[in-house]
Amino acid sequence: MDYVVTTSKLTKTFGFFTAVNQLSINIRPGEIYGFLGPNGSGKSTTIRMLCGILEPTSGSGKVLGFDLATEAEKIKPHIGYMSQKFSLYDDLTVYENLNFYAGLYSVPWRERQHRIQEMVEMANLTGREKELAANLSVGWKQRLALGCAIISKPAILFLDEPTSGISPTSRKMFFNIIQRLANEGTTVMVTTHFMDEAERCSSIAFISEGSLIANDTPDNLKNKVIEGVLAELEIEDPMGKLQEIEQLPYVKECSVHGALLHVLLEKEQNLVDLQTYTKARVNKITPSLEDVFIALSRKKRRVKAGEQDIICAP
Ligand SMILES: Nc1ncnc2c1ncn2[C@@H]1O[C@H](COP(=O)(O)OP(=O)(O)OP(=O)(O)O)[C@@H](O)[C@H]1O
Repeated sequence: MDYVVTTSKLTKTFGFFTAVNQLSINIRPGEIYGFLGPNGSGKSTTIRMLCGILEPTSGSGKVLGFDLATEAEKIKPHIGYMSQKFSLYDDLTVYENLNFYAGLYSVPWRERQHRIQEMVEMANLTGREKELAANLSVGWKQRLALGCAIISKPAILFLDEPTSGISPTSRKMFFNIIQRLANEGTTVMVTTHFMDEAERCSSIAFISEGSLIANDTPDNLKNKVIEGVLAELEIEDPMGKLQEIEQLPYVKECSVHGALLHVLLEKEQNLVDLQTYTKARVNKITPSLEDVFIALSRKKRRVKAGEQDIICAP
């Protein structure tokens, strides 16, 4: 298998602080690779190393066959990168922004108008080409920024929390575009805090404190990470009852999900035990990625992660 991205024990330290710790990952062509983890866990630092912007401290890695340590400059022309603070020029129009990035990425003259037109259509900005970027809402700006990032048809696209701060409708629209790009062959690595987006990824890597702690498909993660029977408890004042429920001998974990509690039980029989104890409605449920995320975060806090703790695809 020729991986588009491959890293082995990739590490980045800032002084005495290790931001990315011996990270080994592989990304297949055409994948949407979700990169998840709590704030400050090292996602952006990893992406910046993969884009050739930041030099690794140790370990190794290749993007599109180019070595991160020795060929970083060769990586840049082949990738698209959109950071949280995407760089649009507010005083340029939609068209001018796209034209500027087409020039920056050396899109050949004869293809340029056609590519700009394609990006305008992709971003749903037809008719607004002459509008200043400053006047666009955040959702439109973000789609324009995506257009700028992919105007050169990069083989791989790195998206660092592209959908933070935009409406659910715009988020959905944005992810539909990402899915279309992946279907057409672009490899996408995306960081997100939204579980509905993570659900649409073909693979997920979960990192915490710079270390990889899980890497698999969303379905496999749900099956492997959640050990026990997950139940939804419809109880009054879920926040107030959390600690009491957590201390029941057959309860492994408990967390608040809106107006409900999600309770991880030892075994099937405990559904009745919980119902008898609380006198509330107990429903057995299939774990969501949010449950997986919570379970992984707790696991990381409990166990000092070593190789044996990584939950990975075989
Ligand atoms: N240039 C730097 N110098 C020192 N520390 C840094 C530098 N860049 C990042 N860090 C630290 O490295 C850690 C990882 O940061 P990073 O931005 O990679 O996390 P993240 O997972 O992307 O977080 P978020 O989800 O909040 O964007 C943080 O503690 C951050 O403060």
